[in-house]
Amino acid sequence: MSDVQNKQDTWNIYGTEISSRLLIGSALYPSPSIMEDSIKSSGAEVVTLSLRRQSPESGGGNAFWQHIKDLGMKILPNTAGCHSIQEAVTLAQMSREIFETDWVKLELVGDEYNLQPDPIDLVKATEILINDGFKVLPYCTDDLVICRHLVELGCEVLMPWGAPIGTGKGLLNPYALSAIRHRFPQTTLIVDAGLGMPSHAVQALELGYDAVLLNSAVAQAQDPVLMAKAFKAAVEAGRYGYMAGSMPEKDVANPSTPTLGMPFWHQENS
Ligand SMILES: CC(=O)[C@@H](O)[C@H](O)COP(=O)(O)O
Repeated sequence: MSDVQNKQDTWNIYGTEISSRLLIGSALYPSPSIMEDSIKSSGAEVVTLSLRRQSPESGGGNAFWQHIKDLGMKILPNTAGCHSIQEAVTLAQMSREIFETDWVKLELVGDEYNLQPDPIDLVKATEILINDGFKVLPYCTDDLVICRHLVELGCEVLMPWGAPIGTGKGLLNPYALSAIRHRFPQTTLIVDAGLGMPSHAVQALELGYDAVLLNSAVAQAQDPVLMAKAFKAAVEAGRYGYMAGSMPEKDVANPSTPTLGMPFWHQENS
């Protein structure tokens, strides 16, 4: 029996072993209790949150942060909403103090239209944070060369986008995501953002990605708790599919039922 069936099929974030291949966000839920139930249903072990977005003025602050800590999950602070290197670095440092973790999902908005990460400042901020002792998980575009720069700086995890945040469009460029997977076989790869339906998560895992991170697809579903369950099943299905290995694709139809042994009357009449 393969590891995946034995449930020993883990992956890691900078050496920390993780089983669930779904990472989940903590924003935009209709209520705190739906958030909690959804996160639990998702089976995720890692939850991400932003100090900036979840400030006291927007319903966040100490009580919210404590609520997240009480879930007993691994916390991945993110720098969502930061537009400059200095802003992102300062927020990462504050998050390290508050959540007692050196992990940071580095988000640096480069353009308001599609919230695309600024590839140049992302690389610069990553370097500063790594030199400051952080374990950086950069949210980046699916650009192979930017990914190479990030890996060369020492990133052991990359989080290329599936589609712009909150769009639910799924994997817009499977070719680019697949090229990153092939180019960096040793790097932990997580498709982050833009997923809308469980089939998108299946596709990411089938490409060999280690995990997916999402927020809107669950938080903004008609039934967030049920959608969380659906994504839990989807990452498992995608991973099984990847591990099983696909059949060779063919251009010409190939009958799956052999004609030999057809009933006598059919052979007579054909
Ligand atoms: C929560 C978070 O970190 C988002 O910035 C993330 O990128 C998820 O994006 P979606 O909301 O599109 O899933």
